[in-house]
Formats: sequence, C-alpha cells, structure tokens
Amino acid sequence: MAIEFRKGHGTENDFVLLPDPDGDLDLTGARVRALCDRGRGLGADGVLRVIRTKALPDAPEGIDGDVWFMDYRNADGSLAEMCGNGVRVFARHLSDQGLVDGPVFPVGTRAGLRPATVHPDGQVTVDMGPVRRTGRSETTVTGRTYPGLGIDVGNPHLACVTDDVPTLDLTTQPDFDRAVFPNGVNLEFVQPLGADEVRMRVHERGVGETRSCGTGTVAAAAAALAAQDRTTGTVTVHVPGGTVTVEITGTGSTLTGPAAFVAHGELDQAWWDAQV
Ligand SMILES: N[C@@H](CCC[C@H](N)C(=O)O)C(=O)O
Repeated sequence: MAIEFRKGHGTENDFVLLPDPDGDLDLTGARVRALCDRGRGLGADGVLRVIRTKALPDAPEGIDGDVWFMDYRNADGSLAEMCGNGVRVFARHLSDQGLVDGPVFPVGTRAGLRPATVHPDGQVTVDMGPVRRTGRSETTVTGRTYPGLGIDVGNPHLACVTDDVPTLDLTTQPDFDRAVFPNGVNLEFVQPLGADEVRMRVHERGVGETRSCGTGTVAAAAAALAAQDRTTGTVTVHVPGGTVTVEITGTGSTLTGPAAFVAHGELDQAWWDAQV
C-alpha cells in the first residue's frame, strides 16, 4: 500500500501530514525523526497523522469515534497534547480533501476537541480553549535569566516579556525549572510593539527554535496582556514566519492565521521500511 504524504505549514511552522484514516501505519518515533530530518527525510517541525479517533488506541475519552484526530508528534518523536499551527493546517487539509461537511468542524487532539473554521480566504480560526495561568517561573538563555508566566493551553508554555527578542541566541536548549515543568516546556520570548501587538520567538519542546508556534502565540498574548494587568484582549502576534491574531476572552481563546500546502506525494517504501 502506498504511503501518501502532504507537506504544509502555518506561518512556516512546517509539518508532514500522513493520511491514515484506519490507523494502519506503524508510526514509530524513529520514523517521525527520519521524516522530520531536513537532511535524510522530508524535513519538518512535526508530523500530523490524519486518523479517525476510533482508530487511535490512546485517544482521549469523550471524542466521538468518527471525528478526525490530529495525532501530533514533535520532530524528536515525542507526543504533544496540542499544536495550534498544526490544527490550522490539519483543518485545511480536511476541508480541501472533502473529508468534512462545511467550513466549521471539530478536530480531535490529545488536549480535547478544538473546533476549527476554514474561511473563504484560506485563513483558519481555531477555538484554542481556556488559557490557564500556572504561575511565575524563569528560563536562562546564554547566561541571562528571563522571568515569565506559565501558561497551559493544553500543552505547557513559559512566556517571557523582554526587549531583546531579535538578538536572542536560541540555538541551544534554554534552562528551565524541571520541578515546575517536569514534562518539558515551550519557551516564548515576547516583545511588546504596542498595547495589542507583539513580536515573538519560540524554543519549542521536542523541536528547538521554530519559525512559529500557534499555542505559543496564545501564551505570548496572555503574557503581554498580563504585563498590562489585563486578562482579555485581541493581540496581533508577529513571528519569524508570519503573523497571527489571538483573541483571549474570560472563558477561552481563538487563534486565526494562514495554512498553506507546498507538496504531496508518496514515501519510498524501502526508505520507510528502513526507518525502524
Ligand atoms: N508548534 C506547535 C506546538 C507543538 C507542540 C510543542 N512543541 C509541545 O511539545 O508542546 C503549535 O503551533 O502550537
């Protein structure tokens, strides 16, 4: 059976999509790492397996079996609960391929259901759920310590407001408090450009520095608002790969931004078989 793929990105946070409705693929960590490797594979920040919830043995309870599930893996092969840019790309894939009825539909994730809306201009809005503020912590990058706000939007973040975002060296893993984040953390560095506009860079758990992180932009918006003693608002977030809009209300949040596709094809079976 041919193993099909599609390659896409959301503000240059890029993914390999693997259509696998019935869960036939043996998607090992080694295969994810190989697919994401920019030298020996297709190259990506993560893999999105497109699978029906009922075909995924470890799917969270409470999601209807017929709902399409975004089985997300980081480039290092680890699982993550959520991926905001990934949901946008995943939703556009479902819509483009006629796998859903209409422009509004739910997407299953390990963080629960995330309703998505595909707009006529190709932009996608994702209901990102509640923004949970988990307390203050800090991270250290090349000897400088940055205080930040812990944010949980299904996956863990530490968002640090600072003025040196353009010059940060994020090529190595910044230090963080493993007692506070025992499962690792995504680290956002957030520079306010105005009351409702920020620039952000991110070091993603399981990947490294990426050109965007959708859940990270929600965390960045929450931290920028908190720095102004606000808990709600609409924030424009500029990342190296583009721009998204985050709205945070008293009960939830949304993320709106682009989703693009660059290629599709078939994996070489011998290459796949060799990645064990
Ligand atoms: N790029 C993603 C987040 C992917 C998961 C993250 N690295 C984690 O381990 O939590 C996004 O767009 O949200």
